[in-house]
Amino acid sequence: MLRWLTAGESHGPELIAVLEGLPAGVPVTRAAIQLDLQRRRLGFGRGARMKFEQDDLSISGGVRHGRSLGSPIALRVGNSEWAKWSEVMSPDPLDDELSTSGRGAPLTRPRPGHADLVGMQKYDFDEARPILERASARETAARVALGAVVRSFLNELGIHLVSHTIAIGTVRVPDGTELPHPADVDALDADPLRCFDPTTAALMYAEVEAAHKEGDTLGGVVEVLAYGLPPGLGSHVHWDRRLDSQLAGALMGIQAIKGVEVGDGFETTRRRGSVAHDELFVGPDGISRQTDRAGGTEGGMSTGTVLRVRAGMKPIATIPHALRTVDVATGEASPAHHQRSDVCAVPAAGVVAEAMVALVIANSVIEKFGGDSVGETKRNLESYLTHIPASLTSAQDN
Ligand SMILES: Cc1cc2nc3c(=O)[nH]c(=O)nc-3n(C[C@H](O)[C@H](O)[C@H](O)COP(=O)(O)O)c2cc1C
Ligand SMILES: C=C(O[C@@H]1CC(C(=O)O)=C[C@@H](OP(=O)(O)O)[C@H]1O)C(=O)O
Repeated sequence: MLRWLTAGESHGPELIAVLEGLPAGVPVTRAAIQLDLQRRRLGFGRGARMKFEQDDLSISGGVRHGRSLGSPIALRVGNSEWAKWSEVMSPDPLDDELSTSGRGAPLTRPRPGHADLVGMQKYDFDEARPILERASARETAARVALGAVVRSFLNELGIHLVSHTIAIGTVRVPDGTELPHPADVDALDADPLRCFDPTTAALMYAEVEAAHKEGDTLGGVVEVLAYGLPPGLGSHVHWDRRLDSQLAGALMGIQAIKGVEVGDGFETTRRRGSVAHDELFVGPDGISRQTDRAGGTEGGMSTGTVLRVRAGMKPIATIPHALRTVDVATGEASPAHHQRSDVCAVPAAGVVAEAMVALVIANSVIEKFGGDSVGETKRNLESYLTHIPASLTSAQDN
């Protein structure tokens, strides 16, 4: 089993991520992790903070000479802006005399749609700072760092992931548009909206610019594709072992994600059964499907076709055209606090979603194939594939 945790606040000194259970021998380099961290920072519509802040990555354990040791991997993503926040976010008790500027002005006007109000109620704080610091999606940098590590493990096994933006607000990539392959990652990353369809991308740019001008924000939908999965990851035997349930939980665990679809998802609910499923045919390479409506899972198990999952992100809650709220210090109606924010973080959410899907798949691979070294995992996977009876062998369409 893979276990992983993250710690750290948005304006704290650093984020910490620990990954336990990764086999030995996986290539792990700072350069590869840094590349994914950089991909997460990009994106048309992100706020000023993304431009000046840097992710200062170091590997504190579990890796030697560019390979995992099989011991827990510890990563540190330092925050280059820490010096500016060291008093506001100091872990040490503060001098009672310290001025408001040192502590930071209390944030008493909770933002509707963010964690502020309910977090203050639950954790007994009279202002939002102690809540928003951890609710902030800054934390996703730690998950993306972990995702880069497990993605390297999956690549060793021939499993490759790619993500793209399929909707921003009401602008959507038309159904039936060609899907990207892992080889298209560079082209996707070169587009700050990470959209694979240039015609739709142009409309998306206009949409983000319009929202920005009007002091508003946008959400959207991202899709993650995983190529090269063997059949049989996950299981039908218990709800929490289903691959699709784990994927949904992991994607819903990203800040602001409010919906997940596997394959054609909700569209499938509008179809009749006769055109909702993927029929089976026999060909020279074995049993194959000519459609992929299910998105690569049946019965909570990977089918061996391309895994296709979507995550829907709500619009950013910190809105320049501030929403109405209540100042909890005075009880008066008031506009919600706003200093700066992203207009749209959907492209970044795609990179985070890739990391979450990679973590779920890597966990399922380790559960099914085990292995203390990546070579052993690979041998176990190959043995499993060669022992599937010929009459049940399915043709890989990836
Ligand atoms: C990559 C990314 C960037 C985000 N940037 C912002 C932001 O700038 N301002 C904001 O209010 N929310 C932002 N969010 C969303 C909030 O973190 C999220 O709405 C908040 O934590 C409350 O959680 P919930 O939306 O799941 O209820 C971002 C989310 C992601 C994934
Ligand atoms: C820092 C990151 O995202 C932040 C996520 C976030 C939020 O509320 O989720 C709010 C913004 O921070 P601030 O309120 O300080 O401007 C984003 O910049 C990041 O992704 O690295």
